Amino acid sequence: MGKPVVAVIGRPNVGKSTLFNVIAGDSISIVKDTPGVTRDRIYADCNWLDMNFTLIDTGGIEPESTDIILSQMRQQAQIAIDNADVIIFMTDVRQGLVDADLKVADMLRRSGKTVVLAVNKVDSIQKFGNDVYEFYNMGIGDPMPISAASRLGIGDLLDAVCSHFDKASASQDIQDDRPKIAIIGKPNVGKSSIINKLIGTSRVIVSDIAGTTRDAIDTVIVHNKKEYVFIDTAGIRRKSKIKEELERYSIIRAVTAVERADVSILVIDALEGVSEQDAKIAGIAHDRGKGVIVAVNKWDLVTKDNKTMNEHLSNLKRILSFIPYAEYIFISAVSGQRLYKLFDLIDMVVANHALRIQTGVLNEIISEAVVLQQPPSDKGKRLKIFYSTQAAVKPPTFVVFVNNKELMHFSYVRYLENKIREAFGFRGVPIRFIIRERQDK
Ligand SMILES: Nc1nc2c(ncn2[C@@H]2O[C@H](COP(=O)(O)OP(=O)(O)OP(=O)(O)O)[C@@H](O)[C@H]2O)c(=O)[nH]1
Ligand SMILES: Nc1nc2c(ncn2[C@@H]2O[C@H](COP(=O)(O)OP(=O)(O)OP(=O)(O)O)[C@@H](O)[C@H]2O)c(=O)[nH]1
Repeated sequence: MGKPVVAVIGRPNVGKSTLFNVIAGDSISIVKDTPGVTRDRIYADCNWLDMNFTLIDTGGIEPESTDIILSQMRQQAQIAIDNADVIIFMTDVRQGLVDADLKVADMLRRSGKTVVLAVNKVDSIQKFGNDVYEFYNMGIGDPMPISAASRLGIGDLLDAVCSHFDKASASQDIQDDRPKIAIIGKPNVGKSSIINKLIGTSRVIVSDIAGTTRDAIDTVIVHNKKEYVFIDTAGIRRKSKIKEELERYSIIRAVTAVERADVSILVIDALEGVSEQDAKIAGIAHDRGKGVIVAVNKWDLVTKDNKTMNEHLSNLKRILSFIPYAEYIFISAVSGQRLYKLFDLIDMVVANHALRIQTGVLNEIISEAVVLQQPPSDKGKRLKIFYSTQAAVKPPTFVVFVNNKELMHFSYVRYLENKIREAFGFRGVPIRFIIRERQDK
């Protein structure tokens, strides 16, 4: 099951960015070599002690008038309720407790979500300690005094946050081998239409895994007597009016939904082609080692001749060149064209994601590859590959033991990857390599 998701919410200027940076440290970036993925502060992969979690920032609030702040805070809180396992509600001891905090606290209480209440800017307990008590009035538990700027109380805060993870993951421990699919993509590409069309003609059953709140927003669709779990489909249907917010929301959704999925279906609008936002979202699935299917939707709107599909395909592949393994399908949610082929693709990609290659066969393929193309050398020293083994699935991860790591070029890893793909396929899924050094024998 996926990593827990923690969301930070709170009024403007309470110190959310500061806290985010303290917790996330340098890990705010998405993988650096993924083009089109900029460093922005929407989410970060974090860890505390031996716990890994995803921290999300539900977005800034424009401090215009109190009315607007309240409605934006509600929206922020709703995003957190929909997506997070634990919410850090941040307040500011110097601004004190304000009405909007109380209203949002009510909303959180009703949602039943786990909330950790942080009171920031308590730079000195002596000076501000007493002012913290008033935050008990929010009725969402013990306020924890912190100072994000001087890094005080952060450990206790994270301990409190992580103490809630066990319960969440324990209830998810139930063995569930149904394929899990996240439908992701920027606003308006047709995500809801696809899910609605699939729901409309298939049998839908209510998720039978009790426990986590997020299961309630998954949709189980039965196709050919087999169950498929479409993750976080409620998030798809949620609409917002503000464009920036929509885009931010589609990233937050992608990060949280992809985390729990085996395969992501990246939906692209056939008429618009691939935008930077699409590439960003694709990067999220790639980053997390999930299978990727690119579904080019609204294919009914494209005027076509017999070359059109290939032209589109090569264009898309060029722009999404950092996920060369992705599978493509051209569909229409409106006419239903090829929509059922999606299930075959999902089956294939899910199987590949969990595919395990026997060590003997793997080493044969690598030895052959080494014979066909000599490994690189540097200053008279040549790379030697001793042995390889598949260490993990989901995604398939190969450990390659070599004499000297420095000699293993990126391009040679790519070459080995291609050879492995030629032999075993792995269509639709990323492959990872871990290069290890071992003394020559
Ligand atoms: N004294 C004090 N100031 C702090 C602390 N944490 C943050 N600040 C200051 O509070 C101000 C707001 O901090 P940000 O982290 O930008 O707050 P934010 O909640 O992200 O604000 P928005 O982006 O407007 O939502 C900055 O000037 C910070 O330096 C703290 O622990 N103590
Ligand atoms: N012609 C055509 N229109 C489509 C197709 N799929 C979706 N649309 C239309 O595109 C618009 C957006 O579709 P939605 O399903 O709401 O898109 P979405 O990706 O869920 O949008 P957000 O909820 O904003 O993220 C709607 O007007 C749909 O009717 C398609 O295959 N063909």
